This record gives sequence, structure tokens and C-alpha cells, in this order.
Amino acid sequence: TRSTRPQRLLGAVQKSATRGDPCSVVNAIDQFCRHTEWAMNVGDEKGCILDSVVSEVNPATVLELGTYCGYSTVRIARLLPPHAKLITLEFNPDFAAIARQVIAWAGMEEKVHLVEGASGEWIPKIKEQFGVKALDLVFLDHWKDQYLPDTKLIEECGLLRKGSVLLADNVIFPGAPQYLEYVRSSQQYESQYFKSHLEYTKVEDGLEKSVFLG
Ligand SMILES: Cc1ncnc2c1ncn2[C@@H]1O[C@H](/C=C/CNC(=O)c2cc(-c3ccc(F)cc3)cc(O)c2O)C[C@H]1O
Ligand SMILES: [Mg+2]
Repeated sequence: TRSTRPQRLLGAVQKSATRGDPCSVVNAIDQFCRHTEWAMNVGDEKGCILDSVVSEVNPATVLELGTYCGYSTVRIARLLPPHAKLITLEFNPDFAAIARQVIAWAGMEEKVHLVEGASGEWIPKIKEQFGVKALDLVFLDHWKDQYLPDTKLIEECGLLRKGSVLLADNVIFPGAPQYLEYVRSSQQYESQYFKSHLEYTKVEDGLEKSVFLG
């Protein structure tokens, strides 16, 4: 039967990237998605903004919502110090299986906990399951209508501290209007929009960075 897009993306990684080299994995996926087959990775242009926020926050604990094929998982993990932890949630078993292989090819398994499950079910378990006191950085890139409910759940679970950063993909396209309204109007956040483009296209999109003020 016909392969899936994630399977073809993994094939491109195994063909063109060097095992243990996360930058080559990121570059292989960008090359494949720009020249062969588009896929919904944050991509190279928005990825540079992601890189700068990760480097600025220098997080010990990161939560990613929506692993998909693991592109941003690898992109973030490659910048983390040795004992930092990235917890990434993915409820589609087929995507999770591909992402595990992409993460392994990049040699990032030590820094990444990929949890196969729904964010709504797992966010309340993070503290106990992973011994996490607070999240330094949250990268939101799952279903866009889940950004707001999951942000409220993260707050309710006491997972944010003064200075915790939320970084949300696709706030313009496909768009997350309710989330944007919330973080931009809330007294508890200082929000900033980073204008960019939808991955591998000229369509406007961007990332919203929101600092929790406690
Ligand atoms: C609640 C929950 N828990 C765990 N995993 C969850 C979850 N909701 C989704 N997920 C997982 O995240 C992933 C979902 C990501 C959703 N992202 C998107 O829908 C998305 C779509 C586009 C896009 C743009 C233009 C177009 F013409 C078409 C598409 C671009 C992007 O960057 C995206 O992130 C995969 C899914 O299984
Ligand atoms: Mg996205």
C-alpha cells in the first residue's frame, strides 16, 4: 500500500542525514519539505525564531504540544544543555512512531520524552510523572483550537512560574484567534508577535511569544 507523508519524511532523513547529527536531520527535513513534499513542520524560517527564543530562555524543562514527525522536537533538543528535558505530547500513534525514529536518528533520545497521549490527559500528570516543578518553555504546535484550553490547563496545574515562556506556532495561519486574544489581553502575560511566513511558503504566519508574569 502507498506510504504516508511521515514515512516519506523519515525516509528522507535516513537517506540524507547523518546519524547523531541533529542539524543534518533538521536540514534534511527542510530540504525534503521545500523541494519534494510540503509537511506541517515549523520549518527553517520560523525555526530560526524558535532557535533564538530557546537560546534566550535556556530552558531546563520544555513541553512541546504536538510532536508530529519530531522536526521541532529535534530543533529544540539540539540547543538544550545535557541534563535538560523536553517532554513532547503526540496522540497519533503513527506520527509518534515516526517521530521516535527521527529523534533517534538525530541522537536526541536522552533529552526527549515522547509521550503518546492527549495533552488534556497528560498535562495534569507532568509534575508527578517527570518530577517537574515548573515549565520554562512551552511550544504550542498541535490542533489550533486546543491552544487556549491547554494553556488554561497548564495554568491550573501550577506548571508556570514567573518568566515561563509560551511560544505558539501558526497564530496567523491556520490561526489561533481565541488563544491570541487571551494572551494579548491577559494581565498575566507579556506578549510579542514575531512576523514570519508559513513554512516553505510566502504566506504570512508568525509565532507569538508570551511571558508569564506570575
Ligand atoms: C490534543 C492533542 N494531544 C496530543 N497531540 C495532539 C493533540 N492535538 C493534535 N495533536 C497532534 O499534533 C499534531 C497536529 C498539528 C496541527 N498542526 C496544524 O494543523 C498545522 C497546519 C498547517 C497548515 C498550514 C496551511 C495549510 F494549507 C495546511 C496546514 C501548518 C502548521 O504549522 C500546523 O502546525 C499532530 C496531531 O496528532
Ligand atoms: Mg505549526
